[in-house]
Amino acid sequence: MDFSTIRYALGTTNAAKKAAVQMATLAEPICQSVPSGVSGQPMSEEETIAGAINRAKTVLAEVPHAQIGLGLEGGLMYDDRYTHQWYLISVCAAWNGAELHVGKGLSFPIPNKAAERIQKENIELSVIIDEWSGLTNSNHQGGAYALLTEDRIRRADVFRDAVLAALTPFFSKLYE
Ligand SMILES: O=P(O)(O)OP(=O)(O)OP(=O)(O)OC[C@H]1O[C@@H](n2cnc3c(O)ncnc32)[C@H](O)[C@@H]1O
Repeated sequence: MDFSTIRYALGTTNAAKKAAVQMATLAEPICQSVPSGVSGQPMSEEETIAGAINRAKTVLAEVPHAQIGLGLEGGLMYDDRYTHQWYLISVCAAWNGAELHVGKGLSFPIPNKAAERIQKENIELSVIIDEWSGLTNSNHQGGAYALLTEDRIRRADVFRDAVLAALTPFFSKLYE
């Protein structure tokens, strides 16, 4: 499979997300910021997926010379069944105007106190990760994943896997 032959439009200019698409496809995406249509801080898997899909569809409509629109969305979800724990999830939606696929990257537990502050203070995760790490714009860099794993996993790595998962059905004959 050669992912690099396609022109991609990516619905953000976020550096970590752009790097993820570059790593996954070996192509240079056309980056354009578009609204996610969901809250700035999605608090469920459903909302996170919806944001990714909205971005993918909007950016393909706005960049008509692209062939696939990519929407990358980060969000939080709570597992109220087994672990009573909040998780950070990273989702990619891919849309070619006819077919939609969604890939989900690593889901990673985040300290519940972060999610509690997000709700109580009405702030976004990046504010807390910036505060804890001493960085600015941590969400354009290694992100929460890098802080929590002491740089073993970075945000771009997680989105790279989500992008590969969303794109593979377009390229592999095994899905026909
Ligand atoms: O520029 P865009 O593409 O909007 O990217 P974003 O990082 O601001 O926005 P997302 O919609 O992907 O994520 C929702 C919120 O969660 C934050 N977030 C998600 N993953 C994060 C991470 O790994 N580290 C820090 N903040 C993160 C993010 O900064 C937002 O405030």
